[in-house]
Amino acid sequence: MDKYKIETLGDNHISTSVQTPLRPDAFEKSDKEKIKNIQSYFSKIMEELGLDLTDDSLSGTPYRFAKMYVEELFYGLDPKNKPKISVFDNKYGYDKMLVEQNITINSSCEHHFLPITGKAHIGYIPKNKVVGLSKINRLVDYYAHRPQVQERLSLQILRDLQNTLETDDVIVVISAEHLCVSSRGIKDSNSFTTTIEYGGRFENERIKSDFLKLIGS
Ligand SMILES: Nc1nc2c(ncn2[C@@H]2O[C@H](COP(=O)(O)OP(=O)(O)OP(=O)(O)O)[C@@H](O)[C@H]2O)c(=O)[nH]1
Ligand SMILES: [Zn+2]
Repeated sequence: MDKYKIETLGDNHISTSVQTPLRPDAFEKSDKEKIKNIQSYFSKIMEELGLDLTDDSLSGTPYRFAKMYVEELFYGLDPKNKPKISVFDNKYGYDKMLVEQNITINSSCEHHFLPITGKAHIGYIPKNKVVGLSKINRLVDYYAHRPQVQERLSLQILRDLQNTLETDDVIVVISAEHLCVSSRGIKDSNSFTTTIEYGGRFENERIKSDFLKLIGS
């Protein structure tokens, strides 16, 4: 099958190794039901920590926590929340690099469920299609709002854009701080992590280095 013709619904268009591991019944329950259950489980965690849930500052926390998980931090797990990415014909015949820089990354590490915060820089060289600029930011936001590892986040964005734009000529750089490294464990607050994933013409050293110069790397 032509890889560019695959439906871009959910993760179905990207190879299994790059997909977020989900249970087959991941979306059988409604968001409301998930919030109700997580609220109850999180109350138990708080109680186990010895917290008094009758305190008026703590009593609403299990609900706030559950709502935050389902609706705010992890809405990118559910394909129904995937933004519609509008693409247009490349009428102008623009065939040089387009770079979208400093895209905010707010994600969560899947090993510790702590924040990953940073920036993504994305470049592509259009063939027949161009994309609405803000849609690149929206796509990054969607894939970031899942429990993630940075390598997989980079690849999910790359593969999606390659399919949407019908070209391999895409590059994704992410630099991010992982709170699991900076605020617990080794507690190294100076280090950050950079990933770089690309395909097509970005394999060419000169083109890749033009991109890296543009983003100031
Ligand atoms: N490759 C990769 N590793 C990550 C990412 N986020 C967190 N990690 C690492 O995942 C690893 C989990 O290692 P474990 O040894 O199982 O967990 P841990 O005992 O909490 O490890 P420490 O953080 O070293 O205390 C840690 O080294 C984390 O730094 C990521 O995006 N990519
Ligand atoms: Zn972590």
